[in-house]
Amino acid sequence: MLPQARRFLGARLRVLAALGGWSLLESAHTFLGGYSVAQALDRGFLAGDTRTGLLWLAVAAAAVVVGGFANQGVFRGLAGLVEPLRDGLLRRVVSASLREAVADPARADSAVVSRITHQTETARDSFAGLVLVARSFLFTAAGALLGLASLAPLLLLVVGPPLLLGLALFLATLIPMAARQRDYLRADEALAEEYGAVAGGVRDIVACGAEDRTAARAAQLADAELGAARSLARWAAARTLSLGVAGQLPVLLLVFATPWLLDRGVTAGELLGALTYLTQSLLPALHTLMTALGAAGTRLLVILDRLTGGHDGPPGAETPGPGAPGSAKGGAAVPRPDMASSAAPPAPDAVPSAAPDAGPGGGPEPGAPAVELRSVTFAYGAGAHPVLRDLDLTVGAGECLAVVGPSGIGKSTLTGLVAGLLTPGRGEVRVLGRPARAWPAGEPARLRVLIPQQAYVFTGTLRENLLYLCPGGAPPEAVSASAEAVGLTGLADRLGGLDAVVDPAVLSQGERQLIALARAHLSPAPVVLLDEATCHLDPVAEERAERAFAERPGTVITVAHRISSARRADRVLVMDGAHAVCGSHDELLDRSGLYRDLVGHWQTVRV
Ligand SMILES: Nc1ncnc2c1ncn2[C@@H]1O[C@H](COP(=O)(O)OP(=O)(O)OP(=O)(O)O)[C@@H](O)[C@H]1O
Repeated sequence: MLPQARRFLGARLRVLAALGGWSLLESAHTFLGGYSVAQALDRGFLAGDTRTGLLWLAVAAAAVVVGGFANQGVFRGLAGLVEPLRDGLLRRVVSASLREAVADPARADSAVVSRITHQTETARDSFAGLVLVARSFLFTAAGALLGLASLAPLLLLVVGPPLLLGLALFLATLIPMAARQRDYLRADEALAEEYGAVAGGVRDIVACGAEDRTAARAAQLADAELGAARSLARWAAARTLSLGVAGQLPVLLLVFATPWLLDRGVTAGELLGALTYLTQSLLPALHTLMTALGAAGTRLLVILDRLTGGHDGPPGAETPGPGAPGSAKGGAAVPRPDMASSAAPPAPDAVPSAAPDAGPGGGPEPGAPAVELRSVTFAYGAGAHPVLRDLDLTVGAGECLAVVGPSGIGKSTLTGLVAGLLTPGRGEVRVLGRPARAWPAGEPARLRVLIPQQAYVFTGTLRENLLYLCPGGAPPEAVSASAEAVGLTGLADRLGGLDAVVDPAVLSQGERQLIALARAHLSPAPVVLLDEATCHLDPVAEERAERAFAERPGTVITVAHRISSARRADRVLVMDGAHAVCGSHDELLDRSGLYRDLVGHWQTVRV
């Protein structure tokens, strides 16, 4: 870090020289401030010469104007120092992040956002503040001490020791404060990275029932950041003590020592001049120095250390997040493996079957229907018209139910309720004998799979996509069998096999649906909900996929897109808003006018 700082400053000697020149002027302003007040009193007002007193006060006033002028110059010089620092840091961080991203595209480092925005800006501001106050303190202290010495050297004996003691105390707090600052930044980055992961993976989190776990993890990181901030604040309080010793104690000592100083020939004007130096120049300069060095200084050290890669690895190496989510083309987010393993379903052998209970308080109820709705009423808002009203439905284990009805009647809402994504306003939805929303976090994912119309495919190999709902893995034969069953093999061959990387952006909607269907087929969930999940497949491909699910052990509820789907199902649920009718295809042709209309429409358009 030091050689880099030397190089940086060495390349800007002219800027430094200009800053030094303006600062000398500031020093003269400090010197004149106390000195002219002392002269105004001793030679002017106390000696009965008001004109001289006023003249010296005019000198003090002129010194203030000179000080303001000098300040202006300092700010101009400062920009020439801090802007190149920020630009250099930004270049460095962006280059390093791009290099990492090109080398390992899967490892998206979302903490880089914090570095590019928050941290480089903080570094620039901290550096500017630091240069400003460190320089100001040095030149102000030089001017004030020179002034005290020229007024009466005895004054230095009273003011010097507490000043030095306070400065020493302050220096002792710098290292612990830097450590606390580092802790704080780490906590901040970890939190930023977690929020990035959560934002990119909201759909996965909800689909896997991992909301509680995700919220708990985010809360834990937020607490860690809070703890780090508190610890930093405690050290800031310790620093205030050193400010008291260095800044306030000299004033008190000066007041106490006044009789002693007067006995030794120090005049009233010199005492007032000394007080002016202390209260008008040294104390404010000390205060800003300590605030800046203690906060901005330590912050700058830590940030520079991190931005320039001087910490335990290159930027980003500390929080590698092997699966940090990256937004895949096509809008799908890649889930973090740790998130997936916690939230997605466990290994197939851990999947509850309909028979034995999985344990106290969890698992399906033996012999219970796969899905049961009891007088379910649901509306999308307190005053909204209910989409479902007093709906009763029982779907047995292993049954295949097709759901049909006009557009907007509530078919997707029904699948959302069964999946536990929606809560009924009245009534109850039970899956495998237990309330759909009452399963412990993570459980729903291993009980049911919901495939919506917009199939979800992420950048990764085809195999990773298929295994997404089997975090415990599945034998290669099972993966191939599911791919074959739903008719994915042709696409897999075209893509280069199951281990070929899939780019969702170049797949057709039907191809994406085939991948999602194979994933659901492979999943261990005993209840599968297909919400128009085959709508982009041609009729032959759709029939093949639906037959694959009919042969798969478990229950299937399909929101049907074509008459053929309804014909193949064991039963059909016709939704018409006021009441729903359930029965076989032939029964419904007799009993339901709406069903007859729908069948007639489907046959007319020949979809
Ligand atoms: N998130 C929501 N907020 C408010 N209203 C909603 C929401 N989702 C759906 N709806 C409304 O609820 C009703 C049922 O919608 P739903 O998507 O369940 O119907 P659908 O039968 O699946 O329709 P389609 O066949 O067109 O997909 C519609 O009137 C719809 O506008």
